[in-house]
Amino acid sequence: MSVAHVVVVMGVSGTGKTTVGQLLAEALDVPYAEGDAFHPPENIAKMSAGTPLDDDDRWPWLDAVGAWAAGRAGQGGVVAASSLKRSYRDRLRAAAPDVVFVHLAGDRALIEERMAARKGHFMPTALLDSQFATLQPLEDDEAGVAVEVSGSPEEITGRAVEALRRL
Ligand SMILES: Nc1ncnc2c1ncn2[C@@H]1O[C@H](COP(=O)(O)OP(=O)(O)O)[C@@H](O)[C@H]1O
Ligand SMILES: O=C(O)[C@H](O)[C@@H](O)[C@H](O)[C@H](O)COP(=O)(O)O
Repeated sequence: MSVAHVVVVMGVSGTGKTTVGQLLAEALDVPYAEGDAFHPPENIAKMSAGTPLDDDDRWPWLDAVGAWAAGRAGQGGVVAASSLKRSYRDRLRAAAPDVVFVHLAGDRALIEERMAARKGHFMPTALLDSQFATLQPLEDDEAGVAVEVSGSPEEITGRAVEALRRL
């Protein structure tokens, strides 16, 4: 992969997308965008109230993420966006064909522990079951890599950089 590609850091809530996404953007020297900032306020209200989003809630959000990625085409960027289903990633690729995905994947107990320790975030830990139930990992024909989330953010970022280099 060249740094001109846009990297979408995907995975369930609490898996480290924001933390690793920011470090990855620094390592690649490209801009970072926070996917949560693209949610319409109704989506944030819904998740805050403990109700999972459905597909119709997610399309406008994915279109906003896709528009950002399309705007960075040829220049590179990193955006953190859960992109849980294949159809969501297809939607992003339709907007920005050269995106590559980094799936931050890990043990549910570890992710729940990190999510529970996180302060000042709207997403309730109770939604983690639905996040895992919705998750469809990358398929063989999708440009991207899976990276394991044990260890420090710096270690995970290093793994992601290495895996992307081999793409
Ligand atoms: N490798 C890590 N080791 C320990 N804590 C982490 C690690 N990565 C993320 N965290 C913490 O776990 C919580 C969830 O991480 P975050 O980046 O917000 O995940 P996401 O964006 O996927 O929801 C945050 O409080 C973050 O500081
Ligand atoms: O599609 C979704 O259900 C949301 O995008 C969700 O996956 C995301 O995780 C939340 O926006 C919480 O944000 P964090 O992932 O940063 O916890």
